[in-house]
Amino acid sequence: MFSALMDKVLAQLSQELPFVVYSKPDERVVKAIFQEDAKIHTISDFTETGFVFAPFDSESPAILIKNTETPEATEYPFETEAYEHPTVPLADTSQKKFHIQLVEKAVAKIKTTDLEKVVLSRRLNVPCTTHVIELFRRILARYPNAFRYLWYHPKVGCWLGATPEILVSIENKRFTSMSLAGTKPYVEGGTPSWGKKEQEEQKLVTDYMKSVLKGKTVDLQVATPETVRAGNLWHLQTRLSGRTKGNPNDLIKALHPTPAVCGSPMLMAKNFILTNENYPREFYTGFLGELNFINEINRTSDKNNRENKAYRAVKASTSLFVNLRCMQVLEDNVLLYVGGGITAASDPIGEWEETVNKSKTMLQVLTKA
Ligand SMILES: C=C(O[C@H]1C=CC=C(C(=O)O)[C@@H]1O)C(=O)O
Repeated sequence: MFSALMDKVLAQLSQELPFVVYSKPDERVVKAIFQEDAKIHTISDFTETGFVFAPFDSESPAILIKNTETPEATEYPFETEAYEHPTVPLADTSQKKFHIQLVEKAVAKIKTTDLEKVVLSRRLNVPCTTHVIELFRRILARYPNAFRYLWYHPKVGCWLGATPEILVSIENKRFTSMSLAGTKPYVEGGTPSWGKKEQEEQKLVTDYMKSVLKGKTVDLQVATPETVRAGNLWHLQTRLSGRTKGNPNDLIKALHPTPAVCGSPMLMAKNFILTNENYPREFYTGFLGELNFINEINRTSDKNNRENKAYRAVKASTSLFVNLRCMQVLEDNVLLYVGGGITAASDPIGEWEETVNKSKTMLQVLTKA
């Protein structure tokens, strides 16, 4: 039962032991992994098994919550909750000047150097004393088509979020991935008309992903871009799929960070971010999810199996999401993270407004229904 699972989460929190609870897009199943000690397990090469929580900067360690057994799973009982769009806290304006100047600096750099795109972000500090379990319950009920999670490690912190972006999902050799870039506010009953800026930004991410996946995959299929909804936003999205040539870790290392969260050329954009954003991203725009899970499927034989014996199939699966629309929970406040892709065609005030709109996804979770 969901409430019994949440009691275990509460016990784990009070004993200061690591755990993760999560639900995949459009699923009503909540899974949980509880670690028995407070050790930090780090990833060395993504061949490990467990739930990975990786930072934006791949020079810093990714953390693993090891699952010795199959994760505990239960259905959650909530109906989808409607919600109000919150007003953005006034203190936000203090960041406006800095963010606009940061975007202007990036646009100037893009126009005069080889830099094509850079994703720039900011962090909002908002007072909050709502319990994390209630915040997680709201996330589950309000963003049913996102990947929703609550992650805790006593030595690292407490994060939760509802992300619309798949980094990569791999089952045996088959994979799917996603290029997500281009944002407009969601309007009930309407459809967005995408301008040149969003289309170019989207194409740049897709082209980059195609180029890094090419040598590592076979049968690479790239769908046509489509409009998808994520809470109070529309995004432009392209699905990529195919089969891996090597191990899943090759794809993970090749894909992160995509220009949806970093930029292009990657190292130049990353350098711009690390030297010009005025705060550390930590796990925002990193990635998280199930790494090399082994699912055993027991099947009874059908009439084609003459010996009429049951057989077992073993499926290895990895299911990773980009850590967007997330927050870090502190004692009496939360830190919300929001960003957007900057190109030569970016309007600095428009880019500021995009981060304001994106902040509503998590601000809404701080508001009662
Ligand atoms: C970096 C973020 O969004 C990325 C993902 C989708 C659309 C984006 C955009 O339109 O700029 C960003 O690339 C964020 O939400 O904090």
